Amino acid sequence: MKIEVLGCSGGMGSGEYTTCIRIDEHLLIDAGSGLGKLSQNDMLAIKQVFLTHAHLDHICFLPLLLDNLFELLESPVEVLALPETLEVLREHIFNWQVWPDFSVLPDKHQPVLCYRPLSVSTPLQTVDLTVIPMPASHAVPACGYRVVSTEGKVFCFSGDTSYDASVLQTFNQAGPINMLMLECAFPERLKTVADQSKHLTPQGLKQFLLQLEQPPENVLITHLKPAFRKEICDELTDLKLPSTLHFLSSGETFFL
Ligand SMILES: Nc1ncnc2c1ncn2[C@@H]1O[C@@H]2COP(=O)(O)O[C@H]2[C@H]1O
Repeated sequence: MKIEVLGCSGGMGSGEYTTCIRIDEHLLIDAGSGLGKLSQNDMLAIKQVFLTHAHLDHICFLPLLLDNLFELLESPVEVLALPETLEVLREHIFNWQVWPDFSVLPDKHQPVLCYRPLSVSTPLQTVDLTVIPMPASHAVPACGYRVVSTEGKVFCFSGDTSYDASVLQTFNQAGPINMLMLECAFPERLKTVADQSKHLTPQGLKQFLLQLEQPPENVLITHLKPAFRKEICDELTDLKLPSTLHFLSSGETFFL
């Protein structure tokens, strides 16, 4: 399984792109501004876009992707997410006012966009991967994803989440993880805003990791807010956690 981090930032700025992870050639998790780095041919190969939630930094390039592919595709791009997330897209994005309703274009019988609702913990089989939505605890309905390759390698992405015992319980029930991508958006001194916006601080991340029954050797830290990147990295390093932490940058690729 090839995991390409097109974007992983919690904000914007030079070299900063918001969440978009490409897995192999056909699948995306989230459609943040990192998606804009793909070539037209790469975009044409995308078959499924799994969304963690409807916040702008995770969906902002989906409308533009569909416009790029409009009239070129033989089969629709599937957009897979929790029903609440799909409802936000229908009502607030693809509503003819913010953007055309690509679920009926260019033709309602052969549209460029096809919505597919997901349920937490219910696996979805793609051609060569199993994708299982994992619970998340965020300011809006949200999920993370567990992606399993045909060889049984497991990539877990927390999505945007705060610490939550039931989220942790599901992670523990799901079994071992080869690669975990976990968010940490704010430093400790901004815990109030982290709690309000339901993100992890270093202490929350520590709590999460230490309670994982089978913590992975390597943890990739994502969704750092650009203004606080150094502060968060320093705080996490000082915690001396048992897993090796890697502070993700947009553009990195991993193989499992
Ligand atoms: N009370 C709040 N609730 C939610 N988001 C907030 C709040 N205050 C500030 N924010 C910011 O709004 C951002 C929306 O996207 P994020 O969840 O990445 O991070 C959030 C915070 O940086």
